[in-house]
Amino acid sequence: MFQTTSPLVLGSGSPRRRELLEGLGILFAVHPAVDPEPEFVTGSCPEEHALDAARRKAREVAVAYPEAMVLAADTIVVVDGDVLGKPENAAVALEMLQRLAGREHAVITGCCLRMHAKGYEQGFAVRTRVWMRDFGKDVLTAYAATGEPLDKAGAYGIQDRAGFLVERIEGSYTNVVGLPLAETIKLLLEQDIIKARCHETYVVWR
Ligand SMILES: Cc1cn([C@H]2C[C@H](O)[C@@H](COP(=O)(O)OP(=O)(O)OP(=O)(O)O)O2)c(=O)[nH]c1=O
Repeated sequence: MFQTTSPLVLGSGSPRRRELLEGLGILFAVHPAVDPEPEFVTGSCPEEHALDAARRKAREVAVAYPEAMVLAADTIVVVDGDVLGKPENAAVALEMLQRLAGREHAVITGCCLRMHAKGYEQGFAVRTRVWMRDFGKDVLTAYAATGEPLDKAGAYGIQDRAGFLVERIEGSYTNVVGLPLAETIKLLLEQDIIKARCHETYVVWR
């Protein structure tokens, strides 16, 4: 339903971000940033932190594609002023999940769109409130053992098996998955990187 009208690079290795954009028919190259993400400084603003991390990714990748628009993002889970990143193993995943169970936390995604040659850069951060049910240690241990938490901030993926853990959310669902689509698509349209396309061409493989 969209068509890419100007070169776009997704500066992210996240399969979720790729799938969210691909699902809308948007074409882009993928070039993940490799520089280490900044450490969260306790007491600092989580939105600023996520935005800063997204900016760094976008700036790193934009140098390699100076004429293209680069989109990068960073998703963090915030509870009691602490930021939960990706767990190193199942034991750490279980600890994170136990911390989130039975209460509210926030998922914040910072996004940055940058074109090096034009010196263009625009960023924003989106917050979603998430309430997780407490299913107890056995259930959380079983989920941690699936391996799914390992590449996800806060040790869960709302879009996969962990969907049942989430009682409700307030705010953007795609923001939790890793890319707030309403805000991202608005910016891509404004910058003439994509445009709406009424007539889809369907290819049927037999
Ligand atoms: C909370 C949550 C996070 N996540 C994922 C989204 C992100 O991929 C990941 C957070 O890590 P990020 O550092 O934001 O992204 P990434 O390392 O996967 O990719 P890159 O740095 O190359 O852009 O957690 C989910 O898939 N589902 C969820 O419900």
